[in-house]
Amino acid sequence: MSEKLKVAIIGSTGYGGIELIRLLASHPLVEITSVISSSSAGMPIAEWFPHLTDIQTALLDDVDPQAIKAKADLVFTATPAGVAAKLAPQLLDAGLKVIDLSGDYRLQDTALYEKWYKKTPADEHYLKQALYALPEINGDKAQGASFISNPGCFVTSALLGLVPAVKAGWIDPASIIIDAKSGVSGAGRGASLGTHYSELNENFKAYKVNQHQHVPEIEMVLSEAAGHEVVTTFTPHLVPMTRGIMSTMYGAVKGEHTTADFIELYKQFYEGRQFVRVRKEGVMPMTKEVWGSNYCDLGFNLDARTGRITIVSVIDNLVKGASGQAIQNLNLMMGWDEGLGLQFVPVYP
Ligand SMILES: NC(=O)C1=CN([C@@H]2O[C@H](COP(=O)(O)OP(=O)(O)OC[C@H]3O[C@@H](n4cnc5c(N)ncnc54)[C@H](OP(=O)(O)O)[C@@H]3O)[C@@H](O)[C@H]2O)C=CC1
Ligand SMILES: CC(=O)N[C@@H](CCC(=O)OP(=O)(O)O)C(=O)O
Repeated sequence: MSEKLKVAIIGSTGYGGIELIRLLASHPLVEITSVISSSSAGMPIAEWFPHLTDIQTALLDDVDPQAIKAKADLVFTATPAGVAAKLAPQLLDAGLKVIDLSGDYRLQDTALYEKWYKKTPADEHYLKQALYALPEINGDKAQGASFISNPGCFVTSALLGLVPAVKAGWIDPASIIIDAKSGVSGAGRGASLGTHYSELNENFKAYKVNQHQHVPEIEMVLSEAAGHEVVTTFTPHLVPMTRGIMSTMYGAVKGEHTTADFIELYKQFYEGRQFVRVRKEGVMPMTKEVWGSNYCDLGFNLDARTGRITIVSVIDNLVKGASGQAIQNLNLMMGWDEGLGLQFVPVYP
């Protein structure tokens, strides 16, 4: 059997990082050779996460690009916004391949990044090297890439639900409204006032209305699909659940189509792809139906009275929205089957 690909994870003590460890533990062609922490180097990771006892036994390493290169060929950066902007150039210069889970390399326009993320953008020289890869939309470009920027979680759920209809010209892009809800693990592991139990439990709130950092990323891909500039309304909400995103999307239909036509259009668009499932007419997907898995499930209903289509898209934010999709991108990058290490059934109920 060929030697396994050696990978390292920076940000391994965060939610995206521990999810990478969970998923890669059963990947047949990958071995995690370094788990890295900027704050707890020297400690065994199971000290913080006993569920990883006997699964990831390595001690946490420091963030040192040369030392990482000595142990690994590829590194995942599962770090807060702004960190990879500074760190990825050092990792690339050390000869490592990089898959970044943050938003730092998704927008090629540095002014746009500064405006929406309110952080210093990455150096344009390195930004140009990054391939933004949403596997079902442009994953064909990933093979052989050495630097991949993984899409945002809300973005993934919204775009997989919208791109086929926008590309086909079946909905008016200017009419699109994206109403999205996320479980709290989307906010990462760090404690904050807005995400602690008594603030969140039995509560439901909209946040960053018209100011969310995923707006320009959604618009970037929708504009490409439409062939002209698209602006859109996106409202994220926080739901008192741990995992899951549901994006409910509305658009004015162009031309004579039925719900069945939309279902057929999407089935054809995603034919041969393993991780997008289209529900039959009359059935809408629920977040539990993708929980813990790399699936994105879609449902459709066209209201003949209003001429609007309702599209419901669900993902697990930590899997298809982050770490699972990063592994899917790794598979495509390496020229492997995109489903390697990701073929498990959602946890239900
Ligand atoms: N949670 C989600 O559903 C999704 C997250 N993302 C993105 O993925 C990235 C990681 O998210 P998530 O895991 O949730 O975040 P967390 O806050 O849970 O974890 C981030 C980790 O980054 C490490 N870190 C912090 N600062 C530095 C630094 N200067 N250098 C190196 N490491 C650092 C920390 O670990 P330590 O102190 O041990 O170094 C921390 O555990 C973020 O950019 C996020 O936006 C994208 C899609 C979905
Ligand atoms: C619930 C929650 O707070 N979710 C996060 C998800 C963002 C994210 O992880 O994406 P980036 O990589 O683009 O920062 C948020 O809304 O900011």
